[in-house]
Order: sequence, then structure tokens, then C-alpha cells
Amino acid sequence: MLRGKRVIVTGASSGIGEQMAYHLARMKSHILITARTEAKLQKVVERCLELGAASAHYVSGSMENTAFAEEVVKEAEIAWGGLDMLILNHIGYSYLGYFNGDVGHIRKLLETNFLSYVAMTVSALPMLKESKGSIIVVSSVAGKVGIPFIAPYSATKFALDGFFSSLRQEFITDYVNVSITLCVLGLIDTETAMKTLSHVTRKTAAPKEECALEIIKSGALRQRELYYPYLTTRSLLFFPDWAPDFLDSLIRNGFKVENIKRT
Ligand SMILES: NC(=O)C1=CN([C@@H]2O[C@H](COP(=O)(O)OP(=O)(O)OC[C@H]3O[C@@H](n4cnc5c(N)ncnc54)[C@H](OP(=O)(O)O)[C@@H]3O)[C@@H](O)[C@H]2O)C=CC1
Ligand SMILES: C[C@H](CCC(=O)O)[C@H]1CC[C@H]2[C@@H]3C(=O)C[C@@H]4C[C@H](O)CC[C@]4(C)[C@H]3CC[C@]12C
Repeated sequence: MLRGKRVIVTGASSGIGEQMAYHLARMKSHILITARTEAKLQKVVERCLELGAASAHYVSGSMENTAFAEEVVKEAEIAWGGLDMLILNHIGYSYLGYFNGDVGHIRKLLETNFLSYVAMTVSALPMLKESKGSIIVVSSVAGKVGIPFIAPYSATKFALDGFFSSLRQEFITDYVNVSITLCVLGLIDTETAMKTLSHVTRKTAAPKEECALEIIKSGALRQRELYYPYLTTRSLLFFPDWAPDFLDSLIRNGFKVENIKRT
């Protein structure tokens, strides 16, 4: 499906991003991965080459700084002379708890989780227009409906939907043949999520390996949105228009509120 295609995956030193890199390797793509932890990136690149990647490289750095986001795209241009798929996946650290009034944290998280996505898109667009490529934006149920105890994170995910859904409209109007796929994910069994959530949620997590493959497939098929796991995420989003208060209570019941800390 993506044999020989040139793909950037951000946030690929662990979790869903790491699994996406491995699926792309099995599909014999050219892969450029990025995150902060160089040691982890090296191991993922080695594994990608073992799995059959056409090529695999990494760039380590923090997306808190949009200049780094632009540098990653520049690396792809130097290495490949073009780009077919941009998978925007990374997130910065945020707390799970009642909103603590820290506006500076929201500003920093918007830099990492939102503005770096915009900066990479701006830098990559000329190459993606050339290749008639794809942009995949990894978001969350928390970017579509109000989920308690993750207000800063949720704000950044809602921002992604607003910006990329608007940009998709402009691409259609302007005959720009670059697809934008927004991935709306429920709880996924990544180490970070399980560490953060295990003591406070009654939810069962979906497998990160399958999630990663579904994300890649949705982008390759140029789908508008992906809902994964489909039943839980799609059903949740059925309620906002018809029974918003019922939806809110359903989501709150998914948490062991007594275990939520006040930061
Ligand atoms: N897991 C879940 O339940 C859900 C996940 N999602 C979404 O899926 C995506 C992946 O989540 P998941 O795999 O769980 O996350 P992980 O925490 O497992 O991975 C996050 C990745 O981002 C990197 N990262 C963290 N901080 C920075 C930074 N400042 N600059 C650059 N890279 C950074 C991490 O590497 P390093 O630390 O080395 O920089 C890591 O590779 C996210 O967009 C998330 O919102 C959506 C809904 C549910
Ligand atoms: C429990 C929520 C699902 C609601 C439902 O009733 O199905 C999860 C939906 C989104 C999850 C959060 C998310 O988007 C990723 C965050 C990233 C961090 O790695 C830690 C976990 C998250 C806070 C995660 C928590 C579960 C959800 C809110």
C-alpha cells in the first residue's frame, strides 16, 4: 500500500507512533521518525530496518519549538527530495486532574501539540502538493467532546480539529490535491496512557498495534476522519447533539473521580 512512499512520523519513540513506524517498515516505506529521546529513536530505526523499511532515519528534538518542527521537514527534503505522507502524532506532557488555572501550561502545550503541527504542515505543503500526498492528524475523543481532568490537552486537540478541518475546506476550494485525515481515538493501551489512567478509569483500552495500522490505512485511503475503536468513539459522538447532558454523565461515570488528584 505504501511501498517506497516517503513518510514522516512524529512522536515515534514509543506508543502509537512507534507502532506506526513498524507497520510502515513492513510496507517497505522510507521512514523519518522524530521525538526527543535519541536512544529510543535509534532502537526504533534499527527495528524498522530489520522489518524491511526501504530506509529509516531519525531526527531528535523537542516540538516545543516550531523551528525544530521545520527542521524535521527540511531533513526529509534533503534525504528524499520529496514527501508523500506526514503523520502528526506527538504530544507534550500534561497532567490528569482538575484544571489548576495554569495558563502558561496551556500556552506551552498549544506550542507542542498544535502549533508544531501547523508549522510542519506549512513546511511540508510544497512537497505534499507535488506528490499529491497525505496529512494524518492524530487526535482524540477529547478533541471532539468535553472530557474532564484533561482540559489543557483537550484544548489542543479541539484546536487541531478547527484548524485542519478548515484547511481541508480550503484545499477542496483551491483544488489542492492533498488529503487531511483527522484520527479520533479512544483509550489506547500505550504505556503512557496506562500509567496515567489505570487507577482512574473503568474503560478498557484498545490495542496500539491495531490502532497504528488503522491510522495508516485511513491516511492511505485519504479518509476524512478515522474513529478508533469505532463503536465506543462513534457512539460517544452520537450524543452531543441529541443528549449532551447524558453524554457528559456517561463520560464522567467512566472515571473513578475519587482517585483524581487536585494539582
Ligand atoms: N493513548 C491513548 O489513550 C490516546 C492517545 N491519543 C493520541 O495518540 C497520539 C500518541 O499517543 P501515545 O502513543 O499514547 O503517546 P506516548 O506518550 O506513548 O508517545 C508520545 C510521543 O511523543 C513524543 N514527545 C513527547 N514530548 C515531546 C516533545 N516535547 N517534542 C517532541 N516529541 C515529544 C514522545 O517521545 P519523547 O518523550 O522521546 O520525546 C513519544 O514518542 C497522541 O497524539 C495522543 O493525543 C488519543 C487518544 C487516546
Ligand atoms: C477515557 C477516555 C475515553 C472516553 C470514553 O468514554 O470512551 C479517553 C479518550 C481520550 C483519552 C485521553 C487521550 O486523548 C490521550 C491522553 C494522553 C496521555 O498519554 C494520557 C492518556 C490521555 C489523557 C487519555 C486518557 C483517556 C481518554 C480521556
